[in-house]
Formats: sequence, structure tokens, C-alpha cells
Amino acid sequence: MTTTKRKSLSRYLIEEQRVHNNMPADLRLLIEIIARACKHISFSVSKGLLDDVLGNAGTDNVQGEAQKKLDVLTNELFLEANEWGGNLAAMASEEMEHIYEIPNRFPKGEYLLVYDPLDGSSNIDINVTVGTIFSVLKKPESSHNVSNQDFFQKGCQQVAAGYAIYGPQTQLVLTTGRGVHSFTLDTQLGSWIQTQEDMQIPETTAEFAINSSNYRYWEKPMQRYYDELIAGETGPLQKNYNMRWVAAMVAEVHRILNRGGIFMYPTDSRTPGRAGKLRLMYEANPMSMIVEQAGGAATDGITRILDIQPTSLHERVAVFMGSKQEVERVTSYHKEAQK
Ligand SMILES: O=P(O)(O)OC[C@H]1O[C@](O)(COP(=O)(O)O)[C@@H](O)[C@@H]1O
Ligand SMILES: [Mg+2]
Ligand SMILES: [Mg+2]
Repeated sequence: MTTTKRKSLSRYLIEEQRVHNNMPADLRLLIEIIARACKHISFSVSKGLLDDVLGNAGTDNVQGEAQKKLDVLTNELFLEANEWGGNLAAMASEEMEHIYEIPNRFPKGEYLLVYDPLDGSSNIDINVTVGTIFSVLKKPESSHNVSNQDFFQKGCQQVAAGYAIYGPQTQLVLTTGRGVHSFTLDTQLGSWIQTQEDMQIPETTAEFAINSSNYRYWEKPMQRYYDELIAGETGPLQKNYNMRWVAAMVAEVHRILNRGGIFMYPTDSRTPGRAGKLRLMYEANPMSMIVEQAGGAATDGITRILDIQPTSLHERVAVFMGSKQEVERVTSYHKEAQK
């Protein structure tokens, strides 16, 4: 099929608003602006060495991680693109310690945007896939001056979630609560064109993704599950598994959406008191909404991620997400160990 016969993102969003009554106009406009920001990031990322945007920025983010030049640049691109759109009250990002309230000189709206502008940033200097992850929340009606507290909503309250993946093609994967749909950036037209409808994660899988160099730091139930995975058909799972690790959550989740699998970043003892590596509000929550909307599951080993009450902007969470059967199995091992 040629792209001219396919649906653009704009048309998809208008149909969601007008035909399916699934979103108000201001949310539709917000998603259009987010998509435009992702398009801009895609072009910046693709320039790489040509624009001297690779390498370290020489600064650390609030979590003490060295920022790449592109972490800083993509954060600014996302801020600038979204602050004048008129649909937001405030934003929060991996790269900013505090929330960013829309300044009074811009029109304001009723939504809150939380994002990871560049996911998998250790991949950027070696020209491997990276992405952008975003989550949209409604500002509580009772709130007049935006505060951190307004952002502390459970993932099940997200009104939209998505990611852009900057790989061989740039794709935007989106859910507004009626399935998961993907749009590929047609770089000649400059438009997002729908290329997948209602993506579904197979319930069973024979593929897993985990950074197994951390094995010795894991808790017992995680080690048990991993031992069973690698024992393959000689162990209790009685089948052989394949392993993949891109080191970008966006890329792992995208693979799982397309062909199934389980992605894990468990708690480990490298940093005592820290629950895993991934951040709840701008990594785990949006990805969990997408995974559940595609028929998969997502837990922290015990609890459904979308039911966790956030208590700080940058809090971490252990993540097990993807094909339902495997997520249920590893979750049951954690629950057994807890008893
Ligand atoms: O360095 P590791 O242990 O392989 O961790 C990789 C994980 O870290 C992350 O890159 C964190 O994301 P950021 O690049 O946004 O900090 C995840 O995308 C990925 O799953
Ligand atoms: Mg990330
Ligand atoms: Mg990041």
C-alpha cells in the first residue's frame, strides 16, 4: 500500500475525537505537538557527528547520571515545543530536578506531561537505537497552583502514553486507552503515517531481555527465574529461550510489542534502597499502559505497576513487562518468596 492511501496521525486523532468520542480536542492538539517534538528530536538525533551533538555534556542529572549533549538538547526541544501549545499546566522530565510550570506568558491548559526525552542514551554515541517516552496526566481539578503532588497519580490514571523510537525508521507508538497503534515518520512527506493498528503482544514467548551482568546482585526469585530460563528444555520450563538486550527500554518494548517477549530490570543490591534502575513516572508507567493495552502485563515483581502510588518525581521501580504468561510466572516467584 502506498503512504497516500494510509491514515495520517492527524486523521487518526480526529477520528478518535469525533467518531469514537475517545478524547477531547485539547488532548488531540497536545498529542499533535508531542509528535512534532519527536519529529524534531528524530532529525537532531540523525545528524549525530555532522552537528557535533554526540558525547557528554559535562553535567550530571538529578540522579547523578552523566548527561549526554543530546539528553540536554532533546529535553530543551521537548520543553520548547510544548510550552506554548496551550494545553499544559506543567511538565516533568528525567533531565530536570523539579517540575516546569508553564510560564504566565504562555496560554495554559489542563494536562501534565511527564517524559524521558532520550531513552537509552548510552547508545547514542555508537549509532544504536534510542527513543523518547511520554506520559500524559490530567491536572487534578482541585489544584490551582501546580505542585509535585499533582503529578503523583497512579499509572492507571494516565490519559495517554507513548514513545518514539529512532531506529532504522522513526516510529511513534501511541495509546489513548483504545489499543496501541504505530505511526511511521515518512521523512519525505514530513508526516506520521499509521503503519500498525491494534498491536497485540502474544501471551506466550520464548524470548527474554535482561542485563544478566547484574546476576550476582539480584534477589533470589529473580535468580531462580533466570536459572530456569537458561536451563531451557533441560529445566522446569521445558523449552529453549532466546535472549536480546539493546540497553534501551524503548527498543526492548518495541520488539516485545512486535513479536512478544519479557523485559526485566529487577531490584538489585548495587545501590541499597533503590528499587531497580528504571523510573516509575516517565519510563515504567507509560510503557506499562502501552503493554497492558496490547494485551500484555507489567508488575514490579509483586504489584501491577499501574496501581503503584508515586511518592516522588524520580522514583525507581523494578520492572517485569511483556507476554502475560512469563510476567505472571516471575511475579508468582516473587510472591512465593515474600510469604
Ligand atoms: O545500562 P544497563 O544496565 O544496560 O541499563 C539499560 C537501561 O537503562 C536505560 O537506558 C535508562 O534510560 P536512560 O537512557 O533514559 O537513562 C533503559 O532504557 C535501559 O533499559
Ligand atoms: Mg530512559
Ligand atoms: Mg533518558
